[in-house]
Amino acid sequence: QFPRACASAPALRNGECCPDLRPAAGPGSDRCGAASGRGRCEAVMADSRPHSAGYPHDGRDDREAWPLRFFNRTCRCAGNFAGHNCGACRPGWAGPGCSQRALAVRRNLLDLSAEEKNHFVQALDMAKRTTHPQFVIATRRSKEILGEDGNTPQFENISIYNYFVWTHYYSVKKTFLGPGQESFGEVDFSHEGPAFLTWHRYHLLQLEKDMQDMLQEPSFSLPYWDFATGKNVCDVCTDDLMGARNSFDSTLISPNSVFSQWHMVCESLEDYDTLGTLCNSTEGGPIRRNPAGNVARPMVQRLPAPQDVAQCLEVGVFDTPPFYSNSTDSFRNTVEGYSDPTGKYDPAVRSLHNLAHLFLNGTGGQTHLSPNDPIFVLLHTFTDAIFDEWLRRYNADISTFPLENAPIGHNRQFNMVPFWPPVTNTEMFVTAADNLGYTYEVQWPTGQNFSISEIVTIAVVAALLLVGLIFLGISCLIRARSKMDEASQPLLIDQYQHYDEGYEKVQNPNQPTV
Ligand SMILES: O=C1C=c2cc(C(=O)O)[nH]c2=CC1=O
Repeated sequence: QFPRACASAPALRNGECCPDLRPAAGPGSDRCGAASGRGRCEAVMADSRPHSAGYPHDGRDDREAWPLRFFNRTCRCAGNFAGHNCGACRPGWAGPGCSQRALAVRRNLLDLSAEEKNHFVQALDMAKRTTHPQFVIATRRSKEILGEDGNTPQFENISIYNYFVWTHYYSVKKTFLGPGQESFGEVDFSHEGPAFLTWHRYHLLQLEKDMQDMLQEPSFSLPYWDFATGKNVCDVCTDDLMGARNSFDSTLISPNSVFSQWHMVCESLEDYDTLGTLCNSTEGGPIRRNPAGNVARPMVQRLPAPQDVAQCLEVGVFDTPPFYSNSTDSFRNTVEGYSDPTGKYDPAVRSLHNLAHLFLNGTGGQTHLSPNDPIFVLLHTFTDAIFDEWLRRYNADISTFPLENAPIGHNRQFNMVPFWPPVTNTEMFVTAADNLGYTYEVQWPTGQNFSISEIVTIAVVAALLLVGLIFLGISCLIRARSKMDEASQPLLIDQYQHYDEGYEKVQNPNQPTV
């Protein structure tokens, strides 16, 4: 959430997070890379438009008007420069002057070569074990951020992958209302509202950039899991990919996968919510996953089908009032999975993204914990690919992304919590290839897409029809032929008779016939 350089008592007291690009030049002499014209330290712009009435606790949560509870000045970078000290490039740009175009191609994980698959798995594992080079996480709310003595900032180092988990947790956590009071849970800065797609898009972009830097491989890209094949099996749950099922405990990952060794962060929700603390970097239990194993809820024992994706892409309006999980005819609520795939809201339905989460039936199905399972990355790249296709088809029509009165965190110009430097929903509402430096290699299903069983049925019916037509043709021919025969038989006799008669007549026309 915050750069390590800003997790200090003076920076927090001044409310200023404008780190030097070249600290060696002397403290404060190259803030935001100003010496090389890369950026300047400026006032933070934070959305102050009203949110919906669903959040009645204004003033009680650090995430309101993000990030003003912590900092009101930050780096504003010029041109294609970006990052907490303007030392990086905007997505889609590379090179020392950030003047070269860059494009990463996100591909289907199953289409990668064995070597590429292994590289991805190893890269995730490295991210799980590598301390984040720039960011640290707060372990206390802003009121207590300087510790009991008022001079000890309450931040911790965290690994690159666990940072990805923590940011998701922080966006969905409850609002602490005070000791002994129940925390308020009807709040979510990244789900059940218009920001769902933009928030998760930035979340992935951050991880991809962190992994590119970690690997020193600017073209590294996150693959996706096409969870809508209609096959109803986790086809990426194999030991060379996300890990097969453990044969001794069906809710665990096989010991042949590195992910069986992964331990979760942010497990102790009840403690954080009663004590008013935050998740820290301490790891706990293993990832749990039991795909299609929720016998109590048969509806979530299946995965979406290709037609579901085709149908949701027909919903042309981005979002609809009340801009929540009960919106109907909303593309966002449909792909998020609270509506049926045609866009009709139905409280009993779980589709697309939500259905894929719930199908995993374990860590990946619990919002506060789900990114601990690395399938989360793949599930969300596919969801983002659907969003990108929608942006392409409908010319990124943002007119129905509300400027105000959306659930808190979901107004169009709100800075997405808890990303740093501040980034609005609008900035992620753009086609990825032209604006964000990545693209997807996907063959989108059309409305006419059929499953294998449907293709077999259609082929059998077509074959029967053809055989029927051939029989009909043959019987018509036979009947026509026999009619011709019937008609020609008496004619011939007649003809002979007449011929004979005629012959006689011709021979002696005046002679009476005998
Ligand atoms: O991690 C998540 C888990 C989810 C469960 C549902 C649901 O519909 O019940 N939705 C989820 C979203 C997540 O992001």
